[in-house]
Amino acid sequence: MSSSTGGIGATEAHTRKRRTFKDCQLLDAADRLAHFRGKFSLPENTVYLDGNSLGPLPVATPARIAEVVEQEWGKDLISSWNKHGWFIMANKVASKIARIVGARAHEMVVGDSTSVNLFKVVSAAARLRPDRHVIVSERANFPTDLYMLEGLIRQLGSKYVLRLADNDGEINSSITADVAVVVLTHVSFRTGRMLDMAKYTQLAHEAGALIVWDLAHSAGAVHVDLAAAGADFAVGCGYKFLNGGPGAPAFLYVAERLQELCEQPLCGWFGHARPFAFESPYAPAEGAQRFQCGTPPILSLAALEVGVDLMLEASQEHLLAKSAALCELFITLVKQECGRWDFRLVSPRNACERGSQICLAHPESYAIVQALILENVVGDFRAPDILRFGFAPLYNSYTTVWTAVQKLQLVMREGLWDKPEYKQRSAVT
Ligand SMILES: Cc1ncc(COP(=O)(O)O)c(C=O)c1O
Ligand SMILES: Nc1c(O)cccc1C(=O)C[C@H](N)C(=O)O
Repeated sequence: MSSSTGGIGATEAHTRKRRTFKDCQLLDAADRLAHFRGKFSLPENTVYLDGNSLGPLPVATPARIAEVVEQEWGKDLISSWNKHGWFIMANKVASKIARIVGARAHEMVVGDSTSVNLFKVVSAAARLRPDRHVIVSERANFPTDLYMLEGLIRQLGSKYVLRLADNDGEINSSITADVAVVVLTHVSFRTGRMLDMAKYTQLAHEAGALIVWDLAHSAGAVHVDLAAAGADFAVGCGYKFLNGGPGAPAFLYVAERLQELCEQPLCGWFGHARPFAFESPYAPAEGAQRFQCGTPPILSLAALEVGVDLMLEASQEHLLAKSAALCELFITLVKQECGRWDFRLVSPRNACERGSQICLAHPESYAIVQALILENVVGDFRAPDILRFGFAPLYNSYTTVWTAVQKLQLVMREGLWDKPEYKQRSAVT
C-alpha cells in the first residue's frame, strides 16, 4: 500500500513483527469497551464499518421508542408534553451532546437537520459582520454545506461571495480582512483528514471573521473541545457516531458570548421567548434556544437520547484511544495482508490528523466495496475512487478489523470484485 500523505516506511514495515489473529484476540481481551458491542443490534457475522454514515441500532432503542409510542403518545396523549417532559426533551439531549463536544448545556440546541442548522448559524454569523461580504469554505467540503451556503448567498444578495479553498494552505490565504464567516468541516467525509480546530479558529478571529465548524464526522469519534478552541458556532449529525437513528435530529452550538447578539432567519415559535403567549411580534428566546424553530420530533429525540447515553457511558479517553488503535491496526493489516494490490492511503498517516475513518483509493473501489458488502463487511464508496471505512470504537473490535482485512484480501485474491453488475453504480452508496 502506498500513501499520498506519507506511508509506513519500508524499513519500518520490515522490522515490525507480523500482526496475527491472536494479537487481535489479545487486544480484544484487554479492551475496556468490549462490553459495549453487545449493546448494539448488529446482524450476526457482519463487520460494520459504516457508522460514519449511519450508526447501528442500540439494543435499548426499540423498547424506548415503544414506550414513547404506546404509553406517552398512545395513552397520555397531549399531557405528555408536560407529564413526560416532551417540552424539555430537546434541551435534555442537547445538554448531553454538549458534554461530548466540550460545550456548555445552554450553548447547545438539538433539532432540525445539519443542513438547516448550518443555514441558521451562517446566516446569524453573517449578520454579525455586516460590513464584510465573503464566506470562506472548502471546495472539498460535503456538498450540502456548499449548497446551503450558495442558497444563503442568493438570499443575502449579490454583494456576497463564496470563496472556496482548494487545499489547507489556501484556507489560510483565503481568510482575509473582507471575510465575514469561515465554514469548515472538522473531519473530511471523503478523506478523514482532520483540521486543527484551535488553529483555524484563531486564524479566523485574527482576521476579524467568525467561524462555523461542521462536526458531522467528529462528534463521538474524535476529541472535540469547542470551548478550548474558542469556536463561535458548530453544527453536527445525530445519526452517525452518536447512533441516534436515520435522520436523527442534528445539533447546533452557539458560544455564549454571541448568543444575545444573534438573529437567526428561521424564527419559528419554538425559538420565541414565550411560545405559549401566542403573541406578536416575534421576540427571540434567550440564548441558544432562539435557534429552535418548530415543534421538536419527539420519537426521533427519544431514539437519539439512547445513542447519546451510550456514548456518555463510555470513558472518552478509552473511546479516543481505541478509535486511533483500530484505525492504526487497519492500516498495518492492509499493508501486511493486501500490500501486493495497489491501495493508496488517502487518510493522513498521522493519527492526530485524521478522524475515526480510513480511506483507501483504488481504481476499482466501487466494485471492491460491493464485493466486500457481499462478504458482510460494510464500508462505503465515495467518488471518484475511495473505499471508506469508519471505525466506531463502541461496537468495533480488533478481531473484526482482522476479519475485514482478510475479506479484503479474499475479494482481491479471488477477483470477486470483477463482476459486470458492479460496473453499474447504484444511487445511494
Ligand atoms: C460534513 C457533513 N455535513 C452534513 C451532512 C449531512 O447533513 P444532513 O443531515 O442535513 O443531511 C453530512 C453527511 O450526511 C456531512 O458529511
Ligand atoms: N447522510 C446520509 C444519508 O442521509 C443517506 C445516505 C448516506 C448519508 C451519508 O453518510 C452522507 C455522508 N455525510 C457522507 O459522509 O458521505
